Amino acid sequence: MVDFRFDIKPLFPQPIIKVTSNLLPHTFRGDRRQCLDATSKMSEIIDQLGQLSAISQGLSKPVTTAQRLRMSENQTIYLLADPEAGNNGVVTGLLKVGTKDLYLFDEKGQTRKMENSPSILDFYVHESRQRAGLGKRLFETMLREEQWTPLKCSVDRPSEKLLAFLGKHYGLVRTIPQANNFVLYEGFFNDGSTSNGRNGHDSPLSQKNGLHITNSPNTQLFGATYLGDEANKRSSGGRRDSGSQQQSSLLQQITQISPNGRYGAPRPTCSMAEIIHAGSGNSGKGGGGSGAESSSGNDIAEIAAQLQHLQTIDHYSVQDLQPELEIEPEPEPEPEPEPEPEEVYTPPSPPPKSHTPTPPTVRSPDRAESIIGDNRKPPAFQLSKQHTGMKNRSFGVGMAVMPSSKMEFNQQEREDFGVVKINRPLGNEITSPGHDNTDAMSTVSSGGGLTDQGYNDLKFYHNKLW
Ligand SMILES: CC(=O)SCCNC(=O)CCNC(=O)[C@H](O)C(C)(C)COP(=O)(O)OP(=O)(O)OC[C@H]1O[C@@H](n2cnc3c(N)ncnc32)[C@H](O)[C@@H]1OP(=O)(O)O
Repeated sequence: MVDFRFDIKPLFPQPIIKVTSNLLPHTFRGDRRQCLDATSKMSEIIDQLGQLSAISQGLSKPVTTAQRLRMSENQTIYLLADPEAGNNGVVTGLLKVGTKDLYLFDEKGQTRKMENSPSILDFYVHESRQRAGLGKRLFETMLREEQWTPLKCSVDRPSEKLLAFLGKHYGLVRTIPQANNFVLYEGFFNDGSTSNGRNGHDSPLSQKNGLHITNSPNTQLFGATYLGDEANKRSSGGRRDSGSQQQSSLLQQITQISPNGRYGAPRPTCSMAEIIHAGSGNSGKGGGGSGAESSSGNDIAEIAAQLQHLQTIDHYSVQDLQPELEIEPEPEPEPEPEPEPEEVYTPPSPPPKSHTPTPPTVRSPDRAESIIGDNRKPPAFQLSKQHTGMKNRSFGVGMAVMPSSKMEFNQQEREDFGVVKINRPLGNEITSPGHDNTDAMSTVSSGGGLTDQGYNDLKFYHNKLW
């Protein structure tokens, strides 16, 4: 049981309270001073429960923190307490939910964009109180308050315990295979287009945004791939039978790789990850087997961060293709004192002459955020064709994908040009610095491009890379 140095009773006039980004219990009434005091206490409670939840799930860092909740627009935490226990009362459970914009596969393998889709993000009941019905009590309160039904909830990387919980209490057993970390159940897409709680809205992407299921390695790893109009025309030109065969075999493949459960199945080796990790001695195993959760999570976060970096590099190399921007090599700079490594963003080095790709140094997701956060400003220098000796070459991505050969793309518009996108579907512009890439594939507004479990969902839109 989780007790605190302060009396929790004023914060819990009832056993279950609801907290949103103001970090105050929904029942709270008080003046400014009381408000500050309550906020600070609630932060402590949320952080501690979030920490215990992470430990209980074997996660390397908490999914739930007060800071994350404060930054979110559409997340709610339900807290369960026993105010009469001990001297100050004890908090026994936490359930964090939120809405997300998700790209999901339906039962037929069609990609659908689900907007404001209800999601279960974190769930914890203290070990001493588990299997006593408290989880169900908390969950039921949440369903009632949010006006959700369990079938219409996606679950972010559920643990075995949560899968058992949902099976037992709500009969949820048969999942629809997904290529991301979310688990949903058969029936999720039933009842038309606005079936997901209050705000849910889905749209079949095959007709809307040029997103299609393909059988490319991209799809198997990261979901649907943008094919462009030409490909759309081609694919709509018949051959239904082979198309559906292809889809069913794709579904089988997705089933094999879908990480069902918080400790997920091992993933197939990703060539990008392999290359990125080549230099660090990590063979790029997707990981994800039991017990490897945290490290695989870190790997993915790290890959994502490095890809963000590559994207930055790539962006500049596009500018680089414009002849008027070609510049003379900079003169040898004066020697300067060593900059603080954590503070200064070092522009990417030109690709090495040897064909061994050197991944950019991004040490942590935080580091990646800082790179994203600066809105991809150009580095202090740019490389021109003269430097690279290559035409239309996106060296960041090119070096990673095909280090030994010259790479050319048909550039139609800059947005598409060899850009590795993370969590941002084609055409979704960054509307604000905080918004960035977080709303497209599988994330809510919690900043930084990571899912609530601290994982990045990667999506590669430039199909020609593979
Ligand atoms: C998206 C996410 O948050 S994933 C992470 C989910 N959280 C965790 O795994 C943290 C550790 N587990 C817990 O905190 C709790 O077990 C919860 C939140 C999953 C469920 O809370 P509880 O209070 O135990 O649930 P409640 O008592 O209402 O229901 C019990 C049922 O949950 C499932 N369950 C609970 N504990 C376990 C367990 N140790 N092993 C297997 N199933 C379990 C079972 O179906 C169980 O029914 P049973 O006892 O008849 O087998």
